[in-house]
Amino acid sequence: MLDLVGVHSGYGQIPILRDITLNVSEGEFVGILGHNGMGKTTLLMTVSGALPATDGHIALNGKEITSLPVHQRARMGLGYVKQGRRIFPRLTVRENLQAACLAGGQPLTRANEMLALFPRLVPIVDRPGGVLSGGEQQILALARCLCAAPRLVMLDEPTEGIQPSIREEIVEALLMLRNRLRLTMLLVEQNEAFLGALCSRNYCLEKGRLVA
Ligand SMILES: Nc1ncnc2c1ncn2[C@@H]1O[C@H](COP(=O)(O)OP(=O)(O)OP(=O)(O)O)[C@@H](O)[C@H]1O
Repeated sequence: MLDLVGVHSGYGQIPILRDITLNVSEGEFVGILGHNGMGKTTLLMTVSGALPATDGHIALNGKEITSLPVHQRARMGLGYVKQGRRIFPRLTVRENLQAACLAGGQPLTRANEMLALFPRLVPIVDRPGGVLSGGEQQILALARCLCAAPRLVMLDEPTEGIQPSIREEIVEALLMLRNRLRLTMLLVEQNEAFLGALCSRNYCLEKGRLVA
């Protein structure tokens, strides 16, 4: 479903990713494990189109997307939950979801479908995003991404700053999505146990290179 071949990228003259080749098959959950600063976010930004690949090829469902802008990749089914969740702090949970439906060209009723999928959000649906706990924000960020009906979701460090009990809830939510929606996921994390609970395969990223 997602194929990277010999991808390089970086920031201006600073090379970060070197010769990244990886693939994620449809329905598969694949992890990228790496410590701080190894290039995990850079990798997801490059796949999303926020950062250009300086060499190599990226294909989604067999179609070359290497030069496509972010919004076209998103329209082709690529979802991206950024590190730090980035939810709108002044909008309520419902408004956050509705804004994502509009941005993704989906009917507003899809927000209700997301609430049915994530019951934890129901009692807090009228609360501003900015007052939610880290775990609630992460679940909202995931639900918000799904409003655009992606087929492949990239998650950047979903357990960052989240207590273990909520971490387990996020694992359950992701397993539920795999079973119910047959979603495909590319997860980047520092938490090996979290990836172990979810992913059929893990790659390890070290100093911008995949080492396993
Ligand atoms: N805008 C930028 N300009 C220049 N260098 C950057 C920029 N953003 C990140 N870097 C550098 O790129 C390297 C990889 O950063 P990246 O954020 O991809 O790592 P990461 O594995 O996601 O780390 P973390 O787990 O801390 O989020 C780091 O050395 C970082 O300092």
